[in-house]
Amino acid sequence: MSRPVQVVVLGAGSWGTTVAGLAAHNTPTLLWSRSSAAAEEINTERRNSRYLGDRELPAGLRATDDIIEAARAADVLVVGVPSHAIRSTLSEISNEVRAWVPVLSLAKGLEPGTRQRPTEVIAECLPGHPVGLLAGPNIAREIADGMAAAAVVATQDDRVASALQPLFASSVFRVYRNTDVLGCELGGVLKNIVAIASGMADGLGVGDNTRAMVLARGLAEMTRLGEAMGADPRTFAGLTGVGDLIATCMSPASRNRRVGEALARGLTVEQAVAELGQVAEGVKTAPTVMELARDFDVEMPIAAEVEAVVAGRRTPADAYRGLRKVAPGDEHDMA
Ligand SMILES: NC(=O)c1ccc[n+]([C@@H]2O[C@H](COP(=O)([O-])OP(=O)(O)OC[C@H]3O[C@@H](n4cnc5c(N)ncnc54)[C@H](O)[C@@H]3O)[C@@H](O)[C@H]2O)c1
Ligand SMILES: O=P(O)(O)OC[C@H](O)CO
Repeated sequence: MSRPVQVVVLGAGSWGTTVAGLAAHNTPTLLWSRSSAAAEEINTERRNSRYLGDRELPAGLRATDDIIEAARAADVLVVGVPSHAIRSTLSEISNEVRAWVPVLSLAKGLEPGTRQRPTEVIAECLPGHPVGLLAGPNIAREIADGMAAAAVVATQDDRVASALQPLFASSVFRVYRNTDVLGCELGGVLKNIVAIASGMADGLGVGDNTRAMVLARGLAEMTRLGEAMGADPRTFAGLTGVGDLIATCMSPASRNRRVGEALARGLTVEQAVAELGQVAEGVKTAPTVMELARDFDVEMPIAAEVEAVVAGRRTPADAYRGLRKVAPGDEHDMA
């Protein structure tokens, strides 16, 4: 009889812990935390109080602070650290992960400097492994509370995604497949920047029509850049595109939206991030996205205003005044 698949999740933040909890209902799961206190708390009290409060974690979930032990155990490796930490984390274990072990990214940002997507960084650090991602409208705390949601496993080889789907799925967590890795990954990355704009809008007290404009035109920007980079535009109409955009722009729990709101209250970006105490990928990713927009010659007026606010060159109120000056053209082609 074959033994069950061992899932290993690297990164015991809000989402890494939640995904490890999903997997632990289906198969043995080990969660790596860089904090030995957090690993101890998960093993003894079944909680990760810093990130998930009092929520009880499944009994089958085990945690470790030993990344080498975790890497060696993996039949499936899930990378749940923020984008800027993927390379340094994987460099510690590049010789420890067995050949052919599939690697799934949870991250929704771009690596500063290289502009690489998380799956590209993973492919460089762990060459030869099948690489994909899990993404969608997935606010960690709602999923940890058992509220229904859906996500997408994206891998170039559909057979790999088919094998991974059941490891994370439950009666309230639907897992779809998609072979458009680029489109799914860019959806998760780009929606964070629109969510900062949406949070700024809320903080400035704009109406629902303005919010809808930001979402709809933000989606147009995401799709335009994605298509220019080679993604399937249909992907942006799905869970990892408009689905994740709606969840992140509307949810009071979204960290990117909350950063936007804090900026509209007059906080600096450093103060807004410190107040959050968790990662908001859109802050670091906004300048990189604008570099890509320039390289691919794509107009992204909303992302441009967010980047200017995050860099401290513009106030949120000025950014919204700036957006009002954008000359509207053909809805399908233009800003
Ligand atoms: N929280 C969500 O709802 C959610 C949902 C989907 C995707 N994501 C994405 O998942 C990724 C992780 O987000 P999160 O919400 O778990 O973040 P978090 O801020 O809750 O936790 C981050 C985790 O990464 C660890 N970490 C931070 N810097 C590190 C470093 N330099 N080296 C090693 N470990 C480091 C922290 O200790 C912590 O365990 C992000 O890219 C985020 O966009 C989050
Ligand atoms: O809290 P945020 O803004 O990082 O968003 C979390 C997830 O990406 C929502 O799908």
